[in-house]
Amino acid sequence: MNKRYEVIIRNGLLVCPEGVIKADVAVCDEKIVEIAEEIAGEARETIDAAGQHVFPGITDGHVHFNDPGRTEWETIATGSQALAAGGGVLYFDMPLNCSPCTLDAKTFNAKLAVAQRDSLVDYGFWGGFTPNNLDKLAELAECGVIGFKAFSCFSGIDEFGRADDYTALVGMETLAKLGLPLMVHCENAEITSALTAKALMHNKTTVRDYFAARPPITEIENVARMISLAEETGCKLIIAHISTARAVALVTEARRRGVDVCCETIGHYLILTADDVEQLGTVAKCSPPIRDPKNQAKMWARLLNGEIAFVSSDHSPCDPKLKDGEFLKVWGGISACQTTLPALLTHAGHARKVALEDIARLTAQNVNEIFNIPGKGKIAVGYDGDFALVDLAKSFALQAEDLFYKHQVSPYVGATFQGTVTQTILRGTTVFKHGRIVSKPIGKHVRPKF
Ligand SMILES: NC(=O)N[C@H]1NC(=O)NC1=O
Ligand SMILES: [Zn+2]
Ligand SMILES: [Zn+2]
Repeated sequence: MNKRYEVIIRNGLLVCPEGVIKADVAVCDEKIVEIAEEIAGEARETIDAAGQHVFPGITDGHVHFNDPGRTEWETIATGSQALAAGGGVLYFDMPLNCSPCTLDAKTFNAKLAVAQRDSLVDYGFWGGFTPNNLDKLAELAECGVIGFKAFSCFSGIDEFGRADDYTALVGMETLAKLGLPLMVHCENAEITSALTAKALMHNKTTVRDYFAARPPITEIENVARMISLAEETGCKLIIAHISTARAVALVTEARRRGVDVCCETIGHYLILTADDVEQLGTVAKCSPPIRDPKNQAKMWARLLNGEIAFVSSDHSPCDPKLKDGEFLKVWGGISACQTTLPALLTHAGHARKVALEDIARLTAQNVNEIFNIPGKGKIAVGYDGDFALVDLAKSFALQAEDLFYKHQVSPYVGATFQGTVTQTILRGTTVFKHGRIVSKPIGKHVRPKF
């Protein structure tokens, strides 16, 4: 008798860790149960993926969905839909810019309740790491946070205090014992705040003035400092949204001598340049700022050399009114969680001939391995039935109305991408298909395995 499955995806090109294979894949009870050239048997739902690539659904390690409390900027409902439209099945939400910030069990549970109600796709949470909540790190670990997030410089949110060196040192000692990683936004606070104050005093508020107020050395210096503290304490360290090739080099050197450190970068540091930001305006303002093309070429070289562990979106939207004004003064943050996979398919796969399995590693597999998330991030038997179906032959020019964000703004509006996500499948259920959200929220909380 023929076997019966819940879902079979037939005839697709599966992007597996070992390479791309033409095969069928079957899902039962939310998990991949079989991968074979031709799966005999029937399914409740058969998906014909002929001509399409089947990627593992992507995991975005770094988003700010701002829910609860700043839902006029973004929400878990809209953010998770946008992620799904870009092939995403899982995200790790930052402990700011929601309000209250995620700084203890109570604020964690408030966010969890929203996600349980509204999240289309799966989710994990970052805990906050500030001078005021060092006594809550263990309680957040109990809640199941995937790691902790700290800022070396002003975070943009008054309630989320920056981690001074003392806080970083003693907090890292605690995290080393808890066995959870610390991600740090690395920009030297003293230099960025002094240069910013000086620029403001002289009314220098253009895009170039903003770049000058946050030069590469602020990142490089702070990455070196955080590596020293991690080396001393044994805390696992992840550098957030690394933007300079010199800082990546520091991470690589430290890892080679045995420090438990790695780095994340963001699509926009690989795709946009300082000149683009000048053209685009405040929609492309972020911190650290987007750098020059020479640095970007070196970033690509290091990415392709395996020195950057994963690529996230740092989706950090705001009310568009907050982008209206002088460059130096407006909100820093870019909306991007819907475009990470198409952007990498275009700029890595298409333009630089990066292997598709390497793109899958950078967007799905590595981040789940780093955070010890079981059963997520690759197409393999026993893993969740999470897929992004992609038509690599189909290009599209991003229109504002394609965006599922709360506010339909992005620096990529008008940009052309090579590779269209046609369908996103979360644990066997199609959540996005041909431009539409086709499921109610079914996201589940994921937590690291110890
Ligand atoms: N608070 C916040 O989201 N900040 C983010 N925005 C940005 O551009 N960089 C960040 O760290
Ligand atoms: Zn940051
Ligand atoms: Zn961020």
